Amino acid sequence: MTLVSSRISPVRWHHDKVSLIDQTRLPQEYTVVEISRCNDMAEAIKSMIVRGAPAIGVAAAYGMYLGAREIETTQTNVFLKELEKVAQLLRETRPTAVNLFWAISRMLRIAYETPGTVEEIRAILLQTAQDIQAEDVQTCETIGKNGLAVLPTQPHKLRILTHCNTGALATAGYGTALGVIRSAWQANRLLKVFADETRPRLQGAKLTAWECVQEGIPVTVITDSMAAHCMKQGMVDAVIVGADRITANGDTANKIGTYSLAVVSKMHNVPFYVAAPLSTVDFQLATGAEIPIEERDPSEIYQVGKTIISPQGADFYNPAFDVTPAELITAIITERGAVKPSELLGLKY
Ligand SMILES: CSC[C@H]1O[C@H](OP(=O)(O)O)[C@H](O)[C@@H]1O
Repeated sequence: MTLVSSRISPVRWHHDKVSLIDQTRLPQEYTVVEISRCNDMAEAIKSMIVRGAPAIGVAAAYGMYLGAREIETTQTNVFLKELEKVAQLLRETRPTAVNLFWAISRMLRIAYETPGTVEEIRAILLQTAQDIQAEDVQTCETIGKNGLAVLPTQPHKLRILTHCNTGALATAGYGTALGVIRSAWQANRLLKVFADETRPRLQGAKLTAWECVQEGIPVTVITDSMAAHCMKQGMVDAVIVGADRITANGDTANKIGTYSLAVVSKMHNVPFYVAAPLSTVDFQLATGAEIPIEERDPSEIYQVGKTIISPQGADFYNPAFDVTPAELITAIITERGAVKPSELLGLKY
């Protein structure tokens, strides 16, 4: 099945329930999971059926509405107290991507600020989740334009390396870093994409490669350990990655392996860009040292498909993210422009 992958959305409100593309089954199978209860949405975020910082923000927003729908009361104060429990359930799914917390806070705020009956609050919550989703698509398309404007001008057709998946599957549509790559492709400014496979969950090999192939964008999958060699050989003109949480000084938490990519980019004078919406910036944290880093199940390391690749008796360490210090980042590309990390505070609302 060929899709215009830039137009897909991993999360869709459809016939009174949420349809999620099951990203754990791509690229072999394109299957959709239907979610109508908040608990199931929380599980879908935890198990990475839906993943990607902006996408889990959108999923959590709909999760808040699904939870609101399950609260059986007409008393506003009781409703709001129960809604706080829904929010906590969703907050406990994954700790690093601040978009999740940003979306939950926005949904809670609108619930408290909406006068009227419980039914009227429920209606505004659904509308707010839909607004968050629609805004994110627009934001990603703007990030794509802003990124294209700052990419190196030479060579005219660039070879861009990216890490993990930051495309339509990781957002409400179009993508952040992969959105910039899409914009370069559409502007005839891209020769090829190098996609890091991104162990252990292989979002690059599975999801970025799938999005690129669907759209006819030339993509070469490499193992994470090959990136340094490719840059040393002069095969890469720019590196662009996404983010899960950026702090006020520009330090950036992103998929594990991003930090080493930034170090190697610096070593080889390859510009290193982060592309993210402002909903990924946590202005309340001063530096990346404060970012909670998710540790995931060790089986993600020792099990590849059905194959166990390590002996019993070994220990495993599985941090899902690492933090790239601001000084290794050439520019942070947002919907409000591309800035040096030191200028990020100037974008605070
Ligand atoms: C559009 S940024 C997506 C961001 O989220 C990914 O993490 P995960 O796949 O674990 O949700 C990765 O860090 C990407 O850069």
